[in-house]
Amino acid sequence: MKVVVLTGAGISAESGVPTFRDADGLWEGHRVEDVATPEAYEASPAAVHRFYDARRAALDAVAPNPAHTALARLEAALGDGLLLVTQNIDDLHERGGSTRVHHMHGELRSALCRGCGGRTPWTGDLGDFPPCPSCGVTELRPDVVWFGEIPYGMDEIQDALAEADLFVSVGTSGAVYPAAGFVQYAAGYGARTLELNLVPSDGSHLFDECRHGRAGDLVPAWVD
Ligand SMILES: CC(C)NC(=O)[C@H](Cc1c[nH]c2ccccc12)NC(=O)[C@H](CCCC/N=C(/NCCC(=O)O)S[C@H]1O[C@H](COP(=O)(O)OP(=O)(O)OC[C@H]2O[C@@H](n3cnc4c(N)ncnc43)[C@H](O)[C@@H]2O)[C@@H](O)[C@H]1O)NC(=O)OCc1ccccc1
Repeated sequence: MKVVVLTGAGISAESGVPTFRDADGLWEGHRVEDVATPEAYEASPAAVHRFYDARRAALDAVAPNPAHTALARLEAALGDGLLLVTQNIDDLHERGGSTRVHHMHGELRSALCRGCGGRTPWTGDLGDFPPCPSCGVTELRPDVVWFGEIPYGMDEIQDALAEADLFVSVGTSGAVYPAAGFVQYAAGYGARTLELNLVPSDGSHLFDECRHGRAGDLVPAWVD
């Protein structure tokens, strides 16, 4: 059985990580263009670092929830038969026990050097422009994929979608591409498709089956 699971901000909502589009979502405070684009970084690296440094620091105060731990059990059961792809840049899947998590939009706890291209695990701030541990240049940026940038590992994802028997989407509004196009891609290769989300998403009509409710209830019920 080959399964691809895609997760979004909704799977971390019950852990206390704000989602993007919900009323008190992150974007409310900041216009997307102002914080999550290469142009914004060029214009004001300090402002962008403030945004990501705050989100990185907030990770210390949250913990995985039953949806994360259920997907770790699914990984144990399916082994290589599961590809877990997340749009989230938090580390709650790993802290929930998943060992193979494909962060297509990057990770908060990683820094990317614009000088040498090296990646470094990072837990503190980047706003004080620390030197890159490998090349010493003070050009470390958040290792996240901004709007207009190409997501990480699209080839591996597309290969897995093409071979999938089942595609499951958890806690995502289906508003951001290319992730929002995965359901059609997988269905095009014959996969069954299932949406687990609090409310109908922008792409609900594209799924064979939709179950609406909290991920903390729906995912364990589906996995176990
Ligand atoms: C706004 C949108 C229209 N714009 C885009 O999609 C753009 C442009 C674009 C490209 N193709 C298009 C086609 C059409 C239109 C536009 C485009 N896309 C890009 O720029 C992408 C790059 C996009 C990545 C940007 N970076 C992020 N994040 C990292 C940074 C950061 O985090 O700061 S995106 C970011 O926003 C998205 C937020 O969506 P969700 O995670 O779904 O969160 P949201 O709040 O919206 O929804 C939460 C859902 O959960 C539900 N929920 C809430 N609580 C619970 C609960 N308790 N249980 C269950 N569900 C729950 C809610 O009801 C809700 O439905 C995530 O992807 C997240 O990672 N790059 C690219 O296309 O490059 C070229 C390319 C592509 C392919 C191949 C080659 C080249």
